[in-house]
Amino acid sequence: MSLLVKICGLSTRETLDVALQAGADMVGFVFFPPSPRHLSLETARELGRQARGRATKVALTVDADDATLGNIVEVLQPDILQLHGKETVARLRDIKRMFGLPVMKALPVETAADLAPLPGYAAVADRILFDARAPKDATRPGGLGAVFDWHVLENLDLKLPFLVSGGLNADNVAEAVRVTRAGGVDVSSGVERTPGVKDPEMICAFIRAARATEELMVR
Ligand SMILES: O=C(O)c1ccccc1N[C@@H]1O[C@H](COP(=O)(O)O)[C@@H](O)[C@H]1O
Repeated sequence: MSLLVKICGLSTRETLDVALQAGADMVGFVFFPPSPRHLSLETARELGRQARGRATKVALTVDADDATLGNIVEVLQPDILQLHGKETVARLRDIKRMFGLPVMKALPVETAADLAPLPGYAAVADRILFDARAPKDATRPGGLGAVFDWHVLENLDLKLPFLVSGGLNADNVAEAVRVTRAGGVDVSSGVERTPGVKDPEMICAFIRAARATEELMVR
């Protein structure tokens, strides 16, 4: 079975090209000013054109208002919106209706209790992304390189496609997929030299390692 591989937080033409050439299925662009990966609308327009038709373009936002989302949609022309804040189920429904795009809701996970809101989100979202819950004093809700206990997802029975993220890298992605049986993986920090600076070798190594797990995925 094939595994969806998403490389997130791309911000330069060069590293976007590496991800596309190496076969990333999804490329993520971050629109959240406190993040070291935050993109200006001008850069987003340029990278959006470069990725068009080559991979699924993902716009990552955190509790963005309608106007901000509208600007992002206009310049990037994303294929899917990744909602990584505290957006409610009703807000997801509104965003889908307003922009006519699929949405991927990120859910912060630390313990099994964090899965309680899942049924509500699963009724509206097109995909779910399970990410490590950020510490209370963190400046952003993701992209911190933090891992969660994948065993929380071990017996998950979710009809919706889901991805796993949080501290993934070329060395641990196989184990994350084995434990969670996720249909996709998402990485940002694990393919960076320093926060916000993607490393071409690490991107290629991650995609290779993720692809190598596909043989293990018998569902
Ligand atoms: O990447 C960011 O800066 C970011 C900012 C705000 C919300 C989410 C963000 N990144 C996403 O977080 C997960 C995990 O990232 P990491 O691999 O642990 O660094 C991933 O989905 C990123 O897309």
